[in-house]
Amino acid sequence: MDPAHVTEPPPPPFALDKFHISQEYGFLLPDPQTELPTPYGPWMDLARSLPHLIATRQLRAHVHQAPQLSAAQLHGHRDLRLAHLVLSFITAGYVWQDGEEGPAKVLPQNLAVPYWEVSRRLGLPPILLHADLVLANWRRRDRAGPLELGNLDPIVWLPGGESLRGFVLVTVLVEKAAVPGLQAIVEAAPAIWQPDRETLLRALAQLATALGAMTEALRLMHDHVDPDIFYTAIRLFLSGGVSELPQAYSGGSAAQSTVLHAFDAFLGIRHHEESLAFLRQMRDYMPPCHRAFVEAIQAFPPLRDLVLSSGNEALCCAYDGCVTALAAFRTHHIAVATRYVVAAAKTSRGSLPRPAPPSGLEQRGTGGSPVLRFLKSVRDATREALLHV
Ligand code: HEM
Repeated sequence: MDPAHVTEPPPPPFALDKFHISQEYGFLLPDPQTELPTPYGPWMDLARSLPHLIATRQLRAHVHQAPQLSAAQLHGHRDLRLAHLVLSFITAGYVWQDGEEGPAKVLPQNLAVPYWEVSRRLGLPPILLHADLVLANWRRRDRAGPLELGNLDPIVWLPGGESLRGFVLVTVLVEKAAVPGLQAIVEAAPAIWQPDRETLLRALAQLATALGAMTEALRLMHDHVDPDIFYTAIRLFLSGGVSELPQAYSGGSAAQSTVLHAFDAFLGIRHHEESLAFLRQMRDYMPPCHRAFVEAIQAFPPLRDLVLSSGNEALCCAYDGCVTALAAFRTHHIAVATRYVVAAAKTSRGSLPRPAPPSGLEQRGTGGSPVLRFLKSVRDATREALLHV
C-alpha cells in the first residue's frame, strides 16, 4: 500500500451527522417524540386505540368522524416523523380493518390530504415504512434505563399484542447493533483514500463484530414473536399493495433498512440482476438523507479491489470476515423468514377460528418459494464476494 500509487482525490468530509444519522442510534430516530402538537389530538386518539378499533371493526367509522386537519402546524423533522408514523398506522388499519377480503380502495379526504402533505415534506412515500414501524416507533419505559426489550415499548401499536411488540422492538435492537458497523465505515473512509492498512484492519474487525451482534439480536425474534400471530394478525397490515414479487410486502419491510444497503455498498457486494431491481426500489422507501449515505459509500474507491490488490493477507482475512458475517446474518434471516412466512403459511391453513391469513399476498410471492429464492440469491451474491486468499 504505497501512498505514491494513490490517484484518487482526497476524501470528502464523511460523518454520520451529515446524513442525519445518530452516533448513538444509527438510523433509529433518537428517543422519538411520542406526542404531536395539541391540534393533532384527534390523530393521536385514533392511533392509541388502533388495536381495539380494528378488532371491533370500528376504525373506518371513527376516521370518517375525525376533523380535517391541515399539516401546517407540524414543525420540524420530529413532528413530521411522528405524524407519518401515526397516519401510516391509521391508514394501514383503515385499509385492512376487514381482513384481506375487503380492503378499502379509497382513503377519505381527511386522512389522504394531510398524509400526502406530511409525506411530501419528508420526501417519503405515503405508505407504512420501516422508517415508521421501527425507526420512529420506540420509547423507553424508564427514560434513564437501557435500550433493552424489558425497557421498551412501541409508541403506536397494531393488532398482534406481545408479538407486535417483539417484532418492532427486536428490529429496533438489530438497528442498534449495527451502529458500530456504521461508525466503522466512517473510520474506514479516509483510510481507503490514503490508503491506511492499520485503520482499515481495525474498521473491518469492528464491522464484523457488529454483524455478529446483529445476528444475535435477530435471534431474539424466536422468543418474542409467535409465528402464527405474525402470519395471521400482523403481516397483512404491513403489506404495501398489490404487485408482483416481492413488492406486495414492501409496505413495512426491513428490506427498507438502510443498514444492509450501506454494508453491501461498502463491501462491494454485487447482487444478481433479479434481486437488484427490488433492492434498488427499496431505497425509495428510505428517508432521503439515509439514501444519500448509501450513495456516498458507493462513490468510495472500491474497497474489495483495494484489499485484493494490496496482497496483504491480514487485510484479505479481515475483509472475508465481514463478508462471512454478512452472509451468516442473511442465512439466519432466511431461517426467520421461513419460520414466520413460509412455514406459518402452511400451518395456518385450515386451523380455525382466527382471522383470515393473507393468502393473496402468499400467492403474490411473499409466502412461498419465490421469497426464499430472492433471499437466497441475495445471500449467495454476498458469499460470491469472498476473496478466499
Ligand atoms: C419476523 C421477522 C421477519 C420476517 C418474517 C422477514 C421477512 C422478510 C421477507 C419476506 C423479505 C423479502 C422481501 C420482502 O418481501 O419485503 C425480507 C427482506 C429483508 N429483510 Fe426481513 N424479515 C424479518 C425481520 C427482519 C429484520 C429484523 C431485519 C433486519 C433489520 C430484516 C432485514 C431484511 C433485509 C435487509 C431484507 C432484504 C434482503 C437482504 O438484503 O437480505 N428482516 N424479510
